[in-house]
Amino acid sequence: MAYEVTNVDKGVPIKSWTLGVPFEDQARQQLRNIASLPFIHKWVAAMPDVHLGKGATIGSVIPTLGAVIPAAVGVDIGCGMMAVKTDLTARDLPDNLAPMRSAIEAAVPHGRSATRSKRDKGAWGELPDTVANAWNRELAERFNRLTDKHGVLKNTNNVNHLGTLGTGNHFIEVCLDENQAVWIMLHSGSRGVGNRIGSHFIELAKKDMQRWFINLPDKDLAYLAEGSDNFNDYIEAVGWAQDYARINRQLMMEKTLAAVAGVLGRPVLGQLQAVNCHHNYVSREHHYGEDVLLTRKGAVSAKEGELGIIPGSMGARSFIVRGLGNAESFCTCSHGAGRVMSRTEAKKRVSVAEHAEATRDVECRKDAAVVDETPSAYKNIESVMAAQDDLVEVIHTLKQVVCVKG
Ligand SMILES: Nc1nc2c(ncn2[C@@H]2O[C@H](COP(=O)(O)O)[C@@H](O)[C@H]2O)c(=O)[nH]1
Ligand SMILES: [Mn+2]
Ligand SMILES: [Mn+2]
Repeated sequence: MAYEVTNVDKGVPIKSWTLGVPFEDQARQQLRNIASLPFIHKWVAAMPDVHLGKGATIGSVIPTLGAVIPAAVGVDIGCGMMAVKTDLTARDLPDNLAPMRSAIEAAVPHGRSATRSKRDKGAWGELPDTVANAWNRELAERFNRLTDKHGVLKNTNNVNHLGTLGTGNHFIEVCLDENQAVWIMLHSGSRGVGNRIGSHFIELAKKDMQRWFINLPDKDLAYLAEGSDNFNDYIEAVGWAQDYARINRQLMMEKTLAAVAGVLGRPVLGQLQAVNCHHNYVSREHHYGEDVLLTRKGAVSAKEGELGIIPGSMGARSFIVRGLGNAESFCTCSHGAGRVMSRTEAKKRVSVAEHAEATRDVECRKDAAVVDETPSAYKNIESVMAAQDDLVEVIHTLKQVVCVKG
């Protein structure tokens, strides 16, 4: 048995794939809070990258019946990863990768829009046909329906933000796999509009709890009950934001491939193998005899044969994995290494020189502003992978040579 079972006395059990990896007491308590809710189906699963989150634990899988917890899905709805294998190999890359990093940074708006208002215009209006068609036909109409009922969602930056990376932990990388093939991998979500949707429904859920005099172990576990208007609207909104996030990643991938092609002066084919997976989301799935709402908060679907992406850190290896369909994890794996240190702690404990040393073989930022993202702020990805070898098998191992941080 590759997992530990705890919380057998109260609520549902917690099954944790955390053998050999750090697992903080605060995260364990947060999981117990979730497990005490009356609408959890079977158990809560914790992945090896588990760590404290807001309301619900990052790296957790929460199957619910008749309710959904908006804060468990989080505010970066649909955050996830996309990776494509290109037709390039290491030999096609120049020795000096600085111009490639600059070209990607110029092609994909990143960082805070407030300080980069001129650049952070998004890619709206110049969408590739496939993406533009998906938006025109579906997303606009669905979004208008949402704003008709929830006016607060109207003035979001969704137009400007489509095709932009975001801040901090979001990144774009050029990587080499075990055969020296070049991959492009990126991490981003639903940007400002997803944040507005998430925050709005978290507040509505809290109001519902007050109205119904429901006491919770943590107010961020406020839920929406199936059948209510808010529940129906949330399901519609969260699905919309998940689709937006997926298209956002596709768009940035196309921009990045074009930027790399521009630097190399040759076309780059990025369709050899492609994976685009959410790691903060909710979906309707069937597990242990019930149709549940399955919330993966910092976790990736790993149904049998399904491909996923598990990134390490800006100085460590990342993995393209194939799901083994382990039912006890609700067919899930980790979404990364997971933080082992808060951002504040990382900034206190790690110097810029240490960060530069930890990323010496990567063309990336080495300044004080990215030290909170330094490799030692994350768990050891090799131990995290070992702890979930019954959930996924590794099909490609990637190591970045360029990393653009948000
Ligand atoms: N390959 C890289 N992996 C990274 C980088 N920064 C963070 N990470 C990993 O991604 C997950 C994403 O977690 P999230 O909760 O922020 O969505 C994180 O756990 C790390 O393992 C990077 O620059 N490159
Ligand atoms: Mn995100
Ligand atoms: Mn993420």
